[in-house]
Parts: sequence; structure tokens; C-alpha cells
Amino acid sequence: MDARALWQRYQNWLYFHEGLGLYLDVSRIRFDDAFVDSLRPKFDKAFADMAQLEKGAIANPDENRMVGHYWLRNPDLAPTPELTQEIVQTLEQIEAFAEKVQTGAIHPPRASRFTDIISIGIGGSALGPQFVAEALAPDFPPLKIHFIDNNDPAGIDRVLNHLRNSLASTLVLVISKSGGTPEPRNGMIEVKKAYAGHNLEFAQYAVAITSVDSNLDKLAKDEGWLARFPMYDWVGGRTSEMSAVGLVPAALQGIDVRAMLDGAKEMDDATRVSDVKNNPAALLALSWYFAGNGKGEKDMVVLPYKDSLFLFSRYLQQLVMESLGKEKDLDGNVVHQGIAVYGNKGSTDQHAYVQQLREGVANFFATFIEVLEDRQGPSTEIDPGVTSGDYLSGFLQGTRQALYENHRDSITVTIPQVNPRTVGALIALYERAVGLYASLVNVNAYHQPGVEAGKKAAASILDLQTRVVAVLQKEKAPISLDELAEKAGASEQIEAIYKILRHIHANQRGVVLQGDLQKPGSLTVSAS
Ligand SMILES: O=P(O)(O)OC[C@H]1O[C@H](O)[C@H](O)[C@@H](O)[C@@H]1O
Repeated sequence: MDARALWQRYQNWLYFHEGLGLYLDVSRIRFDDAFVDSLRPKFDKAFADMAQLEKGAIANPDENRMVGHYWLRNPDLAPTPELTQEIVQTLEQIEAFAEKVQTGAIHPPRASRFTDIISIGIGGSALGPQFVAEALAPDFPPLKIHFIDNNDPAGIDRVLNHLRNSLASTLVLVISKSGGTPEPRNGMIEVKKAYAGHNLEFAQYAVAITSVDSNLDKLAKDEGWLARFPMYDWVGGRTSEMSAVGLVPAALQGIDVRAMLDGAKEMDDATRVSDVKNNPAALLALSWYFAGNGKGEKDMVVLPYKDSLFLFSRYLQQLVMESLGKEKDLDGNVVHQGIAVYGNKGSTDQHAYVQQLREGVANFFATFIEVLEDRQGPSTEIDPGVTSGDYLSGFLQGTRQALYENHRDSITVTIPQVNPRTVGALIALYERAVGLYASLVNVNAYHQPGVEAGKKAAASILDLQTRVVAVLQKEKAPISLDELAEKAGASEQIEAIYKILRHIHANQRGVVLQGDLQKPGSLTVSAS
């Protein structure tokens, strides 16, 4: 296609949302009209499915749950007045709590204000809050947020060390929808011990965000934590940014959560339109379907050209991959669906892996996120008449063009600036696109059965560790791994036992391995 024809195609397919000032350009995805027509029946079904979902249908059949993240930003849509009221009240409580914390009406026992937040959570209970903090927190927020989103002891230490002089003014958010995920539970126990070590009573610093009556909720209630905010079973972790999960940390950091919700609502309205060409989420789903042949054959590389959006790809990774990455479709056929997502930010990534994108294996399509406003205030000129922002803008256009010339397709989303409304809109846009695409490929976007296998295996390893260590402690002399495994009744699991022992040995916690480390089968082990 020559330049004029491309320009025409650009204009034909350009989507613009006036209220949000958001553009979506899918012209560099090479579908034709016949392809769009061929998907029409699937889209009709997807729009109908989505309408049912918004009305409160059991859209997550495996877990027998409604899927209601759209109600969070438009509570009147909720299927019952009780739910509407609950959403509205929770939002009011969140805002009231944040205001009291910021003004010092709620303050820690030994300081006049809270200054910092430790947010403990993982997956959907971390990625949204992290993305939004990075995108929207002011440079000098009323409370500065720090995340514990893993079970890495050194990572936990790092956060606690940074805060060792301000723990007495640090609020702790423990975020877990289920209230039973091991990582946040363990993080909470470690942080609690650190508070005890500073003679601080944890409950006076702690806030729980979790489902009503979960283990975490009960603990927070029993111990009299500072506050508790509810999570709902009809909101999935990966779509929970507009629930208390995302709103509490955002409001505490001084982010305008109402504006974020408004932006999402406006986008929801726009993506409810049942006409592909005039629905930005449908245009995304159409492009993903075309690019990956409806089978996820191409990865989605997400490149925001704005530092504050660099966690967007990480956020989308869970939203897209946990939603679409499914073994079976809704009819039980084995389909192995999904779309792999990765990315970081431009132009930084141009100096890393864009070489491969341009010339190497063509197994991806790119999504550029462009922000029109360079910075607040004027820019200095780097060269005569040229600013850093002009360079960044040029880098984006250049990469888009260079990729297209080499048959690498791309989508471009353009927003006027990074603010609560546009961030809310971006989140809503992708939530809807994922939902529509899931319908196109007939998978349940709202469950995650595959995650359980790893969790169960991990639990059985920890159980094995307890058994093996108990057996070892009764031994008087060093014993071979084979013997130990047999005595623990776990001969089949010798490799796992070896790895457990090597780990305990490395941490000098009462186990000594001796012998040739190159030949694990020849090692003997003793309790020290
Ligand atoms: O919020 P939680 O219940 O602790 O869950 C945190 C995360 O854990 C799981 O592994 C799920 O796969 C995620 O979807 C979820 O976001």
C-alpha cells in the first residue's frame, strides 16, 4: 500500500473519543473488509454476551459467579439496589478514610501523621495499585507507597530497611481478595514481626482489603485493625483496580479516584456500542484476532512512550494472559488459547530488543501508547526548535514506520495526557477488549484454573520439608539421601528432597550436606 492509500486507511479506521481525547489507530493491522465481515457473527455474540454479563448473568460459569467490575464505576448498572448501595458506600468510606489519614484525624499512636504505606499483596492485589501509583502519584504524595508483592525475604528486608526510621508512621495495607494467598499472608507476618520489634502494635497501623469473612478479614476483625474494606466475589483480582483494592491505595496517595472512575465509566459507555468500527475495545479485539489468527499466534508487545506508564505492560500481562490463557474453551474443547504480553517503554526498548522486532522472528504485533502532552510547563530546546518531547514523538513514529515496512503490524493508542481519567479509561478499554476477545475465541475470561496446580505442588513441597526434617532430626549419624527419602516414605520424591535440603543447608538452618556437590546422589546429610 502506498503512502496515500495508507493515509486513507488511517483516516477510515481512526477511532476518536471526544470526551476523553483518546485516539485508537488500527490502520497498521492488515485486515481487510472481508475479514471484518467474517467476524461479524462472532462479534454479535460477543456484544450479546457482554450485555448479559453487565446485567448480572453468571458470566464465570466454572466459579458460578457474576462478573461486575463495570458496576464499580457505574453503580446504577449493578443488578440489585443492595449492590448499588454497597458500591457507593464503600467508595464514600474509602474517601473519608483517606481524607482522615491525610489530615491526621486518623494518625498513628506515636506520630501526628502517617507518612508512608506498605502495600502487601500479589497478582491482581498488587499490579493495579503499582501501575496506578507509578502513573498517577504526585511527585510528593501525602503518603509514599512501597510494595511487598512477593515472598522474597531479601525483598521484604529491603522495604523494611528503607522504612526503618519511619515505621512508626507507616500504614500497612494487606490486600488479598481471598484472604488466604500464602505470599501476602507471609509478608504480613514478617511485617507484623518488624512492627513488634519496634514496639509498635501492628493493629493500629494495619488495614485489610479482602472479602468479607475471609481468614484475613476475621484476623483483622479479631485484632481490631485500623480499618477493613470489602472485596466482592463478583470482581476478579485482575479487574479489581476500581474496587477497594485499587482505590484505597490511590486515594491515600492523593490520586483523584473519582476522576479515575469517571474515565473508566466513559470508556465503558463507549465500548458498549455494538458496532465494531465505533467501539474501541472491539477494534482492539478485532486487531488481536487478526494478528494472532484467533489463536494467539503473535505476542502483544506493549510500548508506552511515557515513563509513568511503564508498568502498563506488566499490568496487562496478568489481565490478558490470566484471562485468555486457557486450555479449554467454554464447550470443553482443548484449545490452548492465550496471547503473550510483554513490553516496557519506548524509546528505552528501542535500544534493547527492538532490533529483533524489526528484523528477527515476526511473532508479535506492537501496541504503541502515545501521550500528546510532553510535560507540564514549557520544554527547553535541545536543538533549534526541537525538544526532547519532539524526539520521543519522532522515535515512536519512526519505530512504527520501520516495523510496518518490514511487515510487523501495530496498533497505536493516543491519549492527551496521563491523568486519572485517561488511566481509568485505558484500564477500562483493555478490560472490555479482553472480555470481547474471550467471547470471540469462546473462553471463560474470568477464572484461572491453571494457577491452582502450582499452588498445590508448592504446598506439598512444604509438607514434605516438614516430614523430612522431622525424620532427619532423629538420625544420629549422617545418612544418604536415598535412605532419608525411604524413611520419610517419599522415595519417589528424592529430587524434591535433595532440593529442599540444599536450600536449608545454604541458609544454615540445621542441615548439613556432605560429599561431592556435583553428584547429588552421593551426598550424605545430617542435622547439625
Ligand atoms: O487477592 P488474592 O486472593 O490474594 O489473589 C492474588 C492473586 O492470586 C492468584 O494466584 C490468582 O491467580 C490471581 O488472579 C490473584 O490476583
